[in-house]
Amino acid sequence: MSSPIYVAIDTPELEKAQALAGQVRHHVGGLKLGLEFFCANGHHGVHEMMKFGLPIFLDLKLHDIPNTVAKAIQSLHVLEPAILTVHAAGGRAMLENAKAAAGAHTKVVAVTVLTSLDDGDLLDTGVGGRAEDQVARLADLARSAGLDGIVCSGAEVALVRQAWPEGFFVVPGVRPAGGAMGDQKRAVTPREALDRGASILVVGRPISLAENPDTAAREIEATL
Ligand SMILES: O=C(O)c1cc(=O)[nH]c(=O)n1[C@@H]1O[C@H](COP(=O)(O)O)[C@@H](O)[C@H]1O
Repeated sequence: MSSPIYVAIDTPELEKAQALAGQVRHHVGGLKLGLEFFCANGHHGVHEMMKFGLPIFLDLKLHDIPNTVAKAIQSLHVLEPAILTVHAAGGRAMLENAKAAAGAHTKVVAVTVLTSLDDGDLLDTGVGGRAEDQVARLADLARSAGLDGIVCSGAEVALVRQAWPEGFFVVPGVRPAGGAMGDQKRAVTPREALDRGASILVVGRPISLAENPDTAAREIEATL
């Protein structure tokens, strides 16, 4: 079985991205390319990363009016990403259009509450209550709009998995025990996230900033 770890390749430099993917390719299940990478390297960069033969998770977190998001997703068809992200806060029509616009082989998943936010940050955006309540609300919306799953933290994944057993749950912001949190605020360990129902884990800096990324990926894999 392939590893549930998708390594976040967060760099604008194609050569660095290729070097990291080359180092960890045997200990991860896929490559996650985000805004940093895509803004700098576009379709060409994605095509280059596809050469590693691993599934590509294109994390563009699209959030705009339904027509714009649908057209953007149609423009990504040729890349056939395995997974694509949109923001659940874009609303039902945007989510429905996103799913309808995606290719048959692309899972469209909705980001609920970013793992870098806590209850206080949410309140600053006008959302009262606990992060887990907002995640549950947006997970319901994503499911009823026909999406494949959501992105949430390991703190909420058990709750939402219970309500959506067949959903695809992406959990980023995981940290090995004692690992540096950086800007993440709702982190759990990779093992906890899987035990609680994550389908895949997104791991960035604990691998990419390690002295030896391959060893770091291998060590995380060994805890799963
Ligand atoms: O959609 C994501 O992947 C995502 C959603 C979220 O709520 N939090 C989050 O950290 N991410 C991404 O997951 C990765 C986490 O990176 P590290 O914190 O370095 O492990 C980054 O590429 C983020 O863009």
